[in-house]
Amino acid sequence: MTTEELRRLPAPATGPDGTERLRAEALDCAIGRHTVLRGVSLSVRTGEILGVVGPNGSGKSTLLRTLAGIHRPAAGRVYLDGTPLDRIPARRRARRIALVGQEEEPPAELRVGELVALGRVPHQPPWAGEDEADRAAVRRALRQVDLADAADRPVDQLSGGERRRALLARGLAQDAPLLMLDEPTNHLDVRHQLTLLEVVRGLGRTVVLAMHDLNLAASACDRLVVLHDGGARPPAPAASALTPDAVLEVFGVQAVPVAHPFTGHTHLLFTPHTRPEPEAPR
Ligand SMILES: Nc1ncnc2c1ncn2[C@@H]1O[C@H](COP(=O)(O)OP(=O)(O)OP(=O)(O)O)[C@@H](O)[C@H]1O
Repeated sequence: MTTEELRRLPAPATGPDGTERLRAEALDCAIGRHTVLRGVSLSVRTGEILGVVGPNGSGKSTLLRTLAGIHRPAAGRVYLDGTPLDRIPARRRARRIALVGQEEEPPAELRVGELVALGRVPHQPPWAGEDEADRAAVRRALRQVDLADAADRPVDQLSGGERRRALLARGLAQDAPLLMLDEPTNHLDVRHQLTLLEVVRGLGRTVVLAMHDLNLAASACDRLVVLHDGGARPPAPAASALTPDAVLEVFGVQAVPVAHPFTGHTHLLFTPHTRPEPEAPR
């Protein structure tokens, strides 16, 4: 990541305005009989970008799918703009929450433009085709992910990163006020990672991002939720969510915060955790 690219990461276009878009109360999330998370309570403010971080298998994808209404919580409830999520019909919910999953495989027979146009379906009356507003939303989303010239390309001929960007474009075209992206920067080269996060911050929407890269998460998100040990720590700004002690406890690695010489932002440098050598017998 060059210093120029780092410098281009802007502040959010719309800061948190204090109202609450999404709330989770005492959620238990289970897959089959396996309880992944217990007692998760959190609130996402309108216009906020909330990051979800945690080690592999800690439940990031499960939490996002539960917050988006794809998974039913085993206990507790999710509220969207004050309404219980399970009371919102699926089509209306899809106009208000867009989720782009981590491992989605788009149908191979589609062209890129057709894939992105799927994001418009919740906005169309049943059996009605797309109108000019839909086509404009698709073109805009393709431009946002740098695939403006790829609308006619078959999806199965895209590279992994291009396919990921096409799926993200479908989520952007859905034009929902709440956007949930699971590992959006996976497979993307560094320029597209930074551009995507810049686009997301410029949307002025409420966004929940699950991310592995702690430095990217810290630079893109207003607050972070750290998943650990079957629970979620309360959302907090990166500086307090990712202290060296917290990183060591949750991820098992040592983190050294350094100030970037040009941006002044704090970055974490990681090294494996080394235990002190036992003293040699005398
Ligand atoms: N279909 C499934 N059946 C059984 N267990 C599952 C299934 N999907 C996920 N799990 C388990 O649920 C737990 C949480 O998985 P999840 O995918 O939510 O974690 P994650 O934090 O997103 O992981 P990663 O960082 O690896 O993407 C893991 O222990 C995982 O093995």
